[in-house]
Amino acid sequence: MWQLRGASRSTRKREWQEPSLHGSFPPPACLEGQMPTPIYSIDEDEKLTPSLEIILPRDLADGFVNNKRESYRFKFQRIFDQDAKQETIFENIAKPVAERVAESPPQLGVLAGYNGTIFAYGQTGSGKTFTITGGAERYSDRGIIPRTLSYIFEQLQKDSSKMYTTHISYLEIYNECGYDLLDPRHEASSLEDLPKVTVLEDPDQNIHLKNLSLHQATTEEEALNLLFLGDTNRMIAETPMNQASTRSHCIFTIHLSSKEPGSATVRHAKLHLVDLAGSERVAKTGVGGQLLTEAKYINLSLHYLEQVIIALSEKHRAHVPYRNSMMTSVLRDSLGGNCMTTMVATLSLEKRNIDESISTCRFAQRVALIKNEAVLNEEIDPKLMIIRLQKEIQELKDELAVVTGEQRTEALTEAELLQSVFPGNREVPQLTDDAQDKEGLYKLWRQLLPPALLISSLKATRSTDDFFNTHTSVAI
Ligand SMILES: Nc1ncnc2c1ncn2[C@@H]1O[C@H](COP(=O)(O)OP(=O)(O)OP(=O)(O)O)[C@@H](O)[C@H]1O
Repeated sequence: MWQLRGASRSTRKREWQEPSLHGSFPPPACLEGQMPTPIYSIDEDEKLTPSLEIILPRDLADGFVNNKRESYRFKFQRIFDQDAKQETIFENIAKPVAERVAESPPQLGVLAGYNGTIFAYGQTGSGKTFTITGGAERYSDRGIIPRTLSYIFEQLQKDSSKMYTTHISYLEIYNECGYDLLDPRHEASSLEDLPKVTVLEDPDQNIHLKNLSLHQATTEEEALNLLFLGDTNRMIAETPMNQASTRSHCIFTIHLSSKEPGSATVRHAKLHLVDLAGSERVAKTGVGGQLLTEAKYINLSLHYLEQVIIALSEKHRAHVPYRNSMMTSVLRDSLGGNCMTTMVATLSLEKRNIDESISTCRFAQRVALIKNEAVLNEEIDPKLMIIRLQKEIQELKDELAVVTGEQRTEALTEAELLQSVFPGNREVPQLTDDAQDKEGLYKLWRQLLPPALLISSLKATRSTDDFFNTHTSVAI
């Protein structure tokens, strides 16, 4: 299959490695009937940002007066032709996102505590699943997910200076409903009977996914087994464009936590590896029934994704419509947030797919305009903070007992606790009436404490706090 994979990346505060060009481009495919054949060429002179030129000769059948554009040029960070090896794709696309240490210029990878996302976008049958998951026939065909898992576990083994924990989640969004691909009930139950994954948003606009399970993986093998389990549960169907077309968006997430022994600071990073469902011109493929319903949902959610990308790429746009679809809600951080995001655009070079290929390239150009800001995700280990706060409470109780001569038995007030968290001259705010309820207290403390401290403080004082009980789902 003629195929091209282009990669564009959105960044801020980062300099990118000089992009390189991989492989040479094939000569134009043979003429089909009388229709003009598009010519794809890569500009090799533009070393810094290789560009792809698509020349679409005018079709005489459209008449002599024809103002249709003949040439399209798109710039990408990297361009790979259909002969590019999966190994090359991994080295150039996924490894920089996973990497711990960066050479020059610095790379801020998932292993170093930064969030990352790689998503494949393109029309149906253009090679997204092949790129993200890989082909089933040969070992060398394995794609970004298995190679990234292998690389991450290899790096973890090499680094004895930290303690690492790895968890996996695998989400499927099918017809705008979320499903846990690692739910063991998948095999025995029909899709309608499975619990749906729902999106929750906390006051800080962090997204949490209810009913999505997290599975610890201590070895590469365990992680791969989870990938295979999830893949067997994916919605796949034969369509006119692809014998095994993925009918859903799938997000495979590697959650990585690291901590130095004895330190209370924990780093959390997430790597989303996303295989989007492919856009499909239903008028062209002529699908009906279930396939048509699926195609409508797929096209609609890709339309919402486009709306988000357009809003993000326009400066001074106040509102970004993330909430329009589940996929954009879940990928909120990856699109214009705290994340290093790489998009892989997959194209089919067949003549009949030229319009879709041009629109995929246009979409990729817009994505490249988005500025993300990846920050180090560090927080204080809540368990250690609870222990520290409990110790402080006890010390304060003992001090009070010395001053008053009485052994204090009742719990400390919130104000006293705040004082224990902010010792010294820092002014302790008075708790107002609205702060007496949990939400008020939460807001007040939110202004004062970093998030991790806040969680541990609240948990330390209010063991049955409803707020946190309802937010124990997966933070995505
Ligand atoms: N680079 C490649 N080398 C060899 N075969 C490929 C390559 N890319 C795709 N294919 C093959 O082309 C077919 C379609 O690819 P794939 O299923 O990855 O497309 P897709 O974009 O994920 O489609 P859909 O959106 O319908 O799920 C598959 O049989 C796949 O193995």
